[in-house]
Amino acid sequence: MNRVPVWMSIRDNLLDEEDSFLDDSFAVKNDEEKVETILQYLSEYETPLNVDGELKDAKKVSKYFESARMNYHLMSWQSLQHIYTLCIIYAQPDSCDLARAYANRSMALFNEGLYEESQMDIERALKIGCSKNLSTKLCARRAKCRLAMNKNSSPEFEELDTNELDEANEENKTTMNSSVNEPFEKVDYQNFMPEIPEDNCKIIGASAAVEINYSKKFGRQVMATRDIKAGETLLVHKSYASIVEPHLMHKYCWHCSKRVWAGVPCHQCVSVIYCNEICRDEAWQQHHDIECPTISAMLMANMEVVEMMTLRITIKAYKEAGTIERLKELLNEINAIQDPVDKCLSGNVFDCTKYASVYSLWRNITDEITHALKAAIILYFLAATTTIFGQKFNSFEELLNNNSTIFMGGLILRHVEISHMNCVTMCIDDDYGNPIDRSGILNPFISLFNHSCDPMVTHYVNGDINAIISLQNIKKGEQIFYDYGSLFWDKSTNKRRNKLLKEFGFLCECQACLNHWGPHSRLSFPSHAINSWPLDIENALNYFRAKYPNIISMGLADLEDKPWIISTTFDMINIYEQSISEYPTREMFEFKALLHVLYCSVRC
Ligand SMILES: C[S@@+](CC[C@H](N)C(=O)[O-])C[C@H]1O[C@@H](n2cnc3c(N)ncnc32)[C@H](O)[C@@H]1O
Repeated sequence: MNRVPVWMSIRDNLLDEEDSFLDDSFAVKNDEEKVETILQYLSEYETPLNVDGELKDAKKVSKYFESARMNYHLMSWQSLQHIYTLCIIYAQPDSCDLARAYANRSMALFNEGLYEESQMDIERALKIGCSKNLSTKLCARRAKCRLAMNKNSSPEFEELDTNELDEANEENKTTMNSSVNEPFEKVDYQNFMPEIPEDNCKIIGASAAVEINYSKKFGRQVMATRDIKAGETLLVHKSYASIVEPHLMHKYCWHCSKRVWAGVPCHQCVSVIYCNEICRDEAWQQHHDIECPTISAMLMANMEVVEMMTLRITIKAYKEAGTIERLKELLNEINAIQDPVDKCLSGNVFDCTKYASVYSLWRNITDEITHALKAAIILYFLAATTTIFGQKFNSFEELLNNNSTIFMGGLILRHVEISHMNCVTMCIDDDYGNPIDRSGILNPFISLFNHSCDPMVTHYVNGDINAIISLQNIKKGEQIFYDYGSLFWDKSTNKRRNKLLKEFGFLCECQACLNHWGPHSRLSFPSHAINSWPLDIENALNYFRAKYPNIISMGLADLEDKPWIISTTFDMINIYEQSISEYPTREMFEFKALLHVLYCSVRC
């Protein structure tokens, strides 16, 4: 299948175009003018884009049921679960097909040991309504799920709901006591999510140990208001937006980005899936009511995570304001604020869920033409599939003759550039244990940290919740640096600086770059090994050394060991740092590299 995003082929034509739409004046145009210029090109040279996304489709449902039936004995339970999920996604709401698909998926989930999820699907099928025969089977399966889940605490078959047993037929009753699989152990990544830190009355979700201020050299920056110890939690907060990669949209929740086993579909589109009805309703209320047809069209055009993030920011901004006129007023209010820190506050507080925290984020201006083209295309998809401009638009030309669309086009361009600068990619492991992109997330507070190739904090994400944790002791009044994916122990200074310049458009002035730290220099760092550790640390170290012979294998440590390794490493850093007078040292670099590997290998 051709996966080239639509903007890419249009850009090639645009750059080949001899009538120069892109003369020297392009760079000095404002956002609205840039998008207008691109729209002019599109209206002259390109045909309107297809906006018909995929719809619910009973024929597809039949096809998937048939394929499951034909290959039933050849397919794993997981593959069957996936194929019934497709039936669920394409079935009409409340239809017999939907009830049947939930019922069938409950069987696959049951056999995978996912009893809670199996029960959820059984309830959904029963609520829609099934034949007497199927209901009977489902009630029996539900009783078995309960038995499997309560096996340890109440193994007695008699303790099950007698009504359910009555409903089950004789055959089912006899199989009720037969052995069931052990429940499938889902990894609880919540174990790695630290406690919410003490309240910071200016920054929601942050520890009072941090504040935002401004310097000429770095712009806004995050500072320590007191001494911070290694391992302290500086932030636990939701993302403003979290966007699942297109190829995982049927496996990860479109609202909270968590792995989904018994997902529920959108009532309208076939693009996304949710953990449950709560996530679906919240998403609908917060953004999906508008974005639903636009996302479907964008997927057909192979648009990617940054572009969908752009759409999400635009829709959330619009919904927060209520109307386009009110959104203009809101932006005028923000633009009138001179102080760069006050600019991002809402009612005197930094609140990552509010648009004010996003609007003035740093923009990536490394490729203005592509960004303006993306903005024009996203504007087109939005205007052609929704009525937020009062009507649906069918051509690029119509967009040019409307003040509201041009205003939104300019704002969308800002959001494209904000997304390119601030959207952080989260990974998961594929079936072979290799990291693949799962989603892009935007957390405006995290975006205020400046970069260092020797970062002082690490970022852990579970679903759409972010935690920022200090990797070292930080002194009161010091600036706290995060990493934008460029670490001194991985690459030479030149390579790091070039990467950051190319991706984000700035020349890195972090301590590691200014002092030319790189893999070649790390061995020359002084060493101050501590000869004896407190007994509990010594014991933990002996256990780790025996079980995991090197740093890489510790990164891949068993999940139950990881929290322990992490907390022991933080304890060691805190003891170690009291005994050294210079920075960096070889041990400090090794501690940080280990923590980095450990947190990066907790995939969620
Ligand atoms: C995501 S923003 C960080 C917050 C920003 N300082 C602000 O005022 O919103 C990234 C921008 O901060 C500046 N910056 C971040 N880290 C830097 C570094 N190590 N060296 C120089 N500039 C840096 C660059 O201008 C970069 O484009």
